Amino acid sequence: MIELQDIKKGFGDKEILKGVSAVMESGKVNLIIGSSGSGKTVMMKCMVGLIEVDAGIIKYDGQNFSGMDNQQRKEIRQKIGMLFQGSALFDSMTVEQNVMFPLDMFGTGSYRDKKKRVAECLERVNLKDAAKKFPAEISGGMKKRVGIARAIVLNPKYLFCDEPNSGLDPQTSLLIDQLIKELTLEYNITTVINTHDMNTVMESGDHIVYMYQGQKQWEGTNKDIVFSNDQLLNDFIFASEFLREAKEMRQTELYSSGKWKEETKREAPGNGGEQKK
Ligand SMILES: Nc1ncnc2c1ncn2[C@@H]1O[C@H](COP(=O)(O)OP(=O)(O)OP(=O)(O)O)[C@@H](O)[C@H]1O
Repeated sequence: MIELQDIKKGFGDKEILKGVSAVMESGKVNLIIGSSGSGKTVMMKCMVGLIEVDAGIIKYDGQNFSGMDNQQRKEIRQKIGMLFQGSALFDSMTVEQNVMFPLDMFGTGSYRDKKKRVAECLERVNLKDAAKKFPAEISGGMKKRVGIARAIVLNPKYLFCDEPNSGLDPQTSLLIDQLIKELTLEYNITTVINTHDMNTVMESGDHIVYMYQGQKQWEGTNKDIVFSNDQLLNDFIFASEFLREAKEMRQTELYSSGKWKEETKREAPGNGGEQKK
C-alpha cells in the first residue's frame, strides 16, 4: 500500500499538486486519471522519488519514503517495477537481454539463475518464442509485454505504469490491461497506472483517482463511475453524446434490475464515489 498525505508540489510560482491525499491499495490496479496537465505524471514522479515533494508525506507500507535518505530509499526502489511509456527498450539488445538488464544491475545469483528467471517472465507474458528477437522485429503490443516482463523480473511489490496502452489498438490494449491485472492479483502487487484510456478505466479500475487541476476531484471504482454525480468526472469520462447515452442506459438497466446494490457499496442510488477529501 502506498499512502499520499497532503502532498504539494510546485515549479517556480506555479502550484501543480495542491495537497493531494490518496491511498494506492495492495493487490489492486490503482488508476490515476485526469485531463492533460492535471498533475498525474508529477504525482507519479513524486511517488517514486524522481521529484521531491514540497510538502506532505508519501509512505510505502507504513514507511515514510519522503523522510528517507538515498540509501534508505534504495531498499524501496528495489521493490519498484516500472513500465515506461513507449516501453523504453534498448534497441541493440534482444528481448531476453532487455529483460535480463535489471537482474544484471540489481540482481544476485548466478547467470544460470538469472537466465531461468528471464525465461519464466517471458513465458508469463507469452513471449518465449521471441527471446532472441530485437525490438525492431516485434510489434508494439509485444514490446509492451517485454516492458512488463522487465518490470516484474525482480519480483516487485509496487508496479508503476505510465500510459501502458499508448499507441496500441483497443484489443491489444485490453490484453495488456488483463495481463497487468492478473500479475497484480497473482503477486499481490500495488499497481499504479497513469492512463487516458477509457477502456482501461472501465475494465481494470479497481480503484480510480481522478485528478483535476492539481487536486483529487473524485475517487472510487469503475463500478461507482456509472452512478457518479460528479459533473467534472462525468464530463471527462463520458465526453461524447454516445457515451453519455450509454451511461444512462447502463444506469437504468442496473436500477431497474436492482443490480446497482451489487455493483456499488453506496447507500443510495446516484451517490457513487463522491468522497472528495
Ligand atoms: N519539471 C517541470 N518543470 C516545470 N513545470 C513542470 C515540470 N513537470 C511538469 N510541469 C508542469 O506541471 C503540470 C502538470 O504536468 P503533468 O505532466 O503532471 O500533467 P499530466 O496530468 O500528466 O498531463 P498528460 O496527461 O498530458 O501527461 C503541467 O503544467 C506541466 O507543464
